[in-house]
Amino acid sequence: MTAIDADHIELVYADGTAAVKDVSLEIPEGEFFGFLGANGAGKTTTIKTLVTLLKPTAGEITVNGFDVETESRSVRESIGYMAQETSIDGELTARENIRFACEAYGIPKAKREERIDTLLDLVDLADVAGKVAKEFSGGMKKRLDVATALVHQPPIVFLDEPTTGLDPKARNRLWEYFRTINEQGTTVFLTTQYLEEADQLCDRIAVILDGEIVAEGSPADLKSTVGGDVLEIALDDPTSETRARARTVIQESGLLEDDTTLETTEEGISVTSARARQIGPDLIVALREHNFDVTGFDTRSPTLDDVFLAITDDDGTRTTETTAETETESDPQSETNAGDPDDSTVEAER
Ligand SMILES: Nc1ncnc2c1ncn2[C@@H]1O[C@H](COP(=O)(O)OP(=O)(O)OP(=O)(O)O)[C@@H](O)[C@H]1O
Repeated sequence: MTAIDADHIELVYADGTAAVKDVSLEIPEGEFFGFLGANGAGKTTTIKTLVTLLKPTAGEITVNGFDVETESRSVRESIGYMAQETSIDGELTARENIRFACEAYGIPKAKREERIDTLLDLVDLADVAGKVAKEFSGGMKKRLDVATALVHQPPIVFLDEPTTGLDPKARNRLWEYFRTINEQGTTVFLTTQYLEEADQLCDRIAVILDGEIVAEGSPADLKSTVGGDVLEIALDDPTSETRARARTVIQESGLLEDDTTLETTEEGISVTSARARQIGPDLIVALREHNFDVTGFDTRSPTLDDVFLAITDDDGTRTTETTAETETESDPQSETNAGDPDDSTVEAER
């Protein structure tokens, strides 16, 4: 069965911002689905329409077979939703927070304590169950948040940027946990700004840019859009003339394969290729032999920016907008707070 079916949805905020434009999604039961996009791309707005918090301006949505508009209560009862903002109460202990969620979801009293213990174990907070949540680290709070979203054992879980702002260790623990619930059969809808996260977890990914889906496929499909790893070469005195000469040296090195793309960057040249890691050292040697002063080089995996660039290069129309979006990525929090749809969209709200 299809777990989430969104058909040509649109959402225009009261101030005229078209945050979601003609988005369609069909997510089968049991899938781990990633919704990837930069700050402001439209991820939160989309997720809020799916979980019945915002009414789409156009389009139809069913979740678990229920219509979000006419059967919103059934939708809400059959899903778990972890918002970007924490929903836990800092004054309550971990156990009390989960107990409160059990009460809210109407879990029968006889089952509550066992359910709470299972969840505390699953999110690895059993040892600190009696501590008040305000003393927890960011990662612990997020894990507690997930536990509270899952007390009613929903078949579908929506996670809105669950790991933004966490350190790698805390992030890895959450990933482990998401994998476990998905392996147990839960359909997961995850939004993220990080290609690596989507790559680690998701069966399938859709990339959203300015409210529209611009790419969809498995992580491998998306990476192949980029065409491999990226070797960034920095040159001393990277005038356009120096960079053009370096580019020629690289092109004539005999080391490049058909899949290679060369781009001129501010510091020098970037080389994208499935074999970037292997050919990197030889390219540097070739440049030095031609008297270029290479001041740095670094081979990295493709990022969300690279995927966007690869996508936008194809149709050539979005490059400027993409740059503007990705520049804001370093401060996710400020954008999140400023753009919370709950604050200002009376018309769009249910
Ligand atoms: N309440 C609102 N009123 C008007 N415009 C809004 C509102 N909330 C969000 N927007 C705008 O809608 C667009 C999509 O925002 P949205 O929060 O859905 O993006 P996002 O991909 O989830 O980004 P983030 O990572 O910051 O949460 C942005 O241009 C944003 O500024």
